[in-house]
Amino acid sequence: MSPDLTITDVRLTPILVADPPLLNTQGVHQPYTPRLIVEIRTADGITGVGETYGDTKYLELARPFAARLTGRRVSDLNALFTIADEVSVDDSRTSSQVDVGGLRGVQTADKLRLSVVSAFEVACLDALGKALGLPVHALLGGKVRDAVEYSAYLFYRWADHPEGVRAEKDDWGAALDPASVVEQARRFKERHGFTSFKLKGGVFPPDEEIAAVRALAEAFPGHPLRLDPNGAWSVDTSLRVAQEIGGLLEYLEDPALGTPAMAEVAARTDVPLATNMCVTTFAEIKEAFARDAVQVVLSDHHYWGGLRNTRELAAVCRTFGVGVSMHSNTHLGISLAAMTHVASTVPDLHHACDSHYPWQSEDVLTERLVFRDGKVAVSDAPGLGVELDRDRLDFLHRRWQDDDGALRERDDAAAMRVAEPGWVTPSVPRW
Ligand SMILES: O=C([O-])C(=O)C[C@H](O)[C@@H](O)C(=O)[O-]
Ligand SMILES: [Mg+2]
Repeated sequence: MSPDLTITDVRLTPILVADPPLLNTQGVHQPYTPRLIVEIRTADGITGVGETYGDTKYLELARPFAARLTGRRVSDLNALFTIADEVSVDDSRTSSQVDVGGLRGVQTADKLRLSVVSAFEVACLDALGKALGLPVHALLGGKVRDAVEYSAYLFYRWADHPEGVRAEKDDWGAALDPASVVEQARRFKERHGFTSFKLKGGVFPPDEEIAAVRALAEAFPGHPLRLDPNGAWSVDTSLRVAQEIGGLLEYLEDPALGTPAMAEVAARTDVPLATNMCVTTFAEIKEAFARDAVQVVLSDHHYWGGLRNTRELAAVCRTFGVGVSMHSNTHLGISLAAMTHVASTVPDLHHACDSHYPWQSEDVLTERLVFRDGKVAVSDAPGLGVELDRDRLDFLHRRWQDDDGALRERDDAAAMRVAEPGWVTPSVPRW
């Protein structure tokens, strides 16, 4: 008998998960960050899971979206986009606001909708795979590799969140200079076997970050390195950095903000430029590719509206001879599993993908995913191959319920003001 794929129930659970004091150009990560866990149940009692951003602006779209799903089938993946178009986005959510959590340029209704769709698409694929006895990668056409390589995502960071702030502790210690960045990289390599390193920059004046990259190159000769200041530099500064350390870098990520500035930098350096800021939607591709502004697009299934759109992006990149890899910000194991499935199906993935996962001490899964030799094995179990730990989910949801609202919206600048009351989000270019 064929399975009944009808959606009978959708459950949305906003949670707050521990996040260390990682620094970026906007400020510092909050001690807890919001995520949304989506569960989709079919008439046969199969449940699929997905995960996305959990700030209110996403929740207020996810709720009406979820209400429209009951009665449809988990195989109706294309319909998710038409359903999303029916969900209205309040103007106050988009008017000239910059997306803080994702650092992906100006917020638009479409970007918000696609981030919500992504979690539902992944949950549908998980349920569909379970119903058919197939792994998600098989639903995407099949894996072309058995393991997906990730890079160590190095951050300047404090040892702890500011005194008096409720937070979970970790044992990483501070990393605020080249020697401690190298030490952090060493521990990433020891713990997870990573051999590519990405340093989140835009935190200190460029010369300090140049020194950190030089120290990494000396400590890990031949290992691919990247530096990502999230658009904090002017064109001239970007070119100076490219000239000084370009030879040490696999690519320079978003040195300057926006396609015109990236195109100017790209025209005057041979160092490949990667982005997760100026090409984050299909609409942004044409100008960036026509101007040869980027050589690698860092996809992110949360941005692009799911795993199938990520593959479509990869096809466009392939057509134009642009490389593709994967961006990440704070996420849990459901999303790592989803990233791994889709990455396993993209033939021309030539760079290790980014993942914040090693920074996340908490998860909603019964078993954490593990990196071996810097890689995550591609699961062949039906669906995503992960299992939700309901007690953990309830615990993290209670933390969200108990919050007075202060942490329910990710705001790195506000988190920084706790330590530095005068802090304002730096204007761009910062250097
Ligand atoms: O590659 C990137 O630009 C990011 O990962 C953006 C993230 O938001 C990251 O900077 C962070 O979480 O601080
Ligand atoms: Mg980036």
